[in-house]
Amino acid sequence: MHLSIDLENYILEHIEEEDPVLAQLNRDTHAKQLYARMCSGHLQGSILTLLSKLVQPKRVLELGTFTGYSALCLAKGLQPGGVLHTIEINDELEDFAAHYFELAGMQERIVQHIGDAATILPIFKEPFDLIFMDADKRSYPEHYEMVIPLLREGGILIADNTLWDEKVIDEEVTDEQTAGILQFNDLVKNDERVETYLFPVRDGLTVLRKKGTGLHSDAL
Ligand SMILES: C[S@@+](CC[C@H](N)C(=O)[O-])C[C@H]1O[C@@H](n2cnc3c(N)ncnc32)[C@H](O)[C@@H]1O
Repeated sequence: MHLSIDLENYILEHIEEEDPVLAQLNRDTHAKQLYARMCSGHLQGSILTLLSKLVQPKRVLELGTFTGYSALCLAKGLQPGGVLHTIEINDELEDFAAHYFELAGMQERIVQHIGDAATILPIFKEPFDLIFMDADKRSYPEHYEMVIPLLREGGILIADNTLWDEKVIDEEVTDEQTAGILQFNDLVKNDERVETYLFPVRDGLTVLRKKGTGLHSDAL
């Protein structure tokens, strides 16, 4: 969602400071990569870190590494011995992200997979506590159906860009990426397996919980 620069600066002044390695990664991404605005950045990255620290995951899965900013934010909440798997289709980004995982001392805890998420996902057999979906938008419905069985009961799935530059409410927009987001938003809303909220943060952040844990009651 569009925030004025003043409001964005006010928020930035009132949240945790950006980690120096993340700040360097953000700058380097903007200096050297095309489509640098895909990088989560500090405003959204802080939310990912906070959610991850609340979940305290042992296993995290990310679809769409790009330069590694969100992976590092999510990895901050890992339990000791925990691991984050991140999938990226563009092999030219592998070394760039790996360099920052090493600078952050996270190289042992972040496992990079290069390839199409739909091809790689079947290798995972153990459940994840936290999943972040941020790969290509037209594949969101397919990716969702593939990852939801991998999310443990009570686990959290976060999906980025679910307001898609406000195109979700523009009836004249008919491209495949918007169609993917619209289908995903309807899918999760009607999926009995999960409870969902769509936060108007940045480009829209869906946060959903898979029902069924004994810890919390799903019935009133
Ligand atoms: C929005 S960017 C990810 C940004 C990153 N998560 C962050 O917040 O800093 C999306 C990334 O997904 C990758 N991608 C697109 N389609 C993919 C697919 N089918 N499988 C794996 N990665 C994909 C793109 O190459 C791109 O780097």
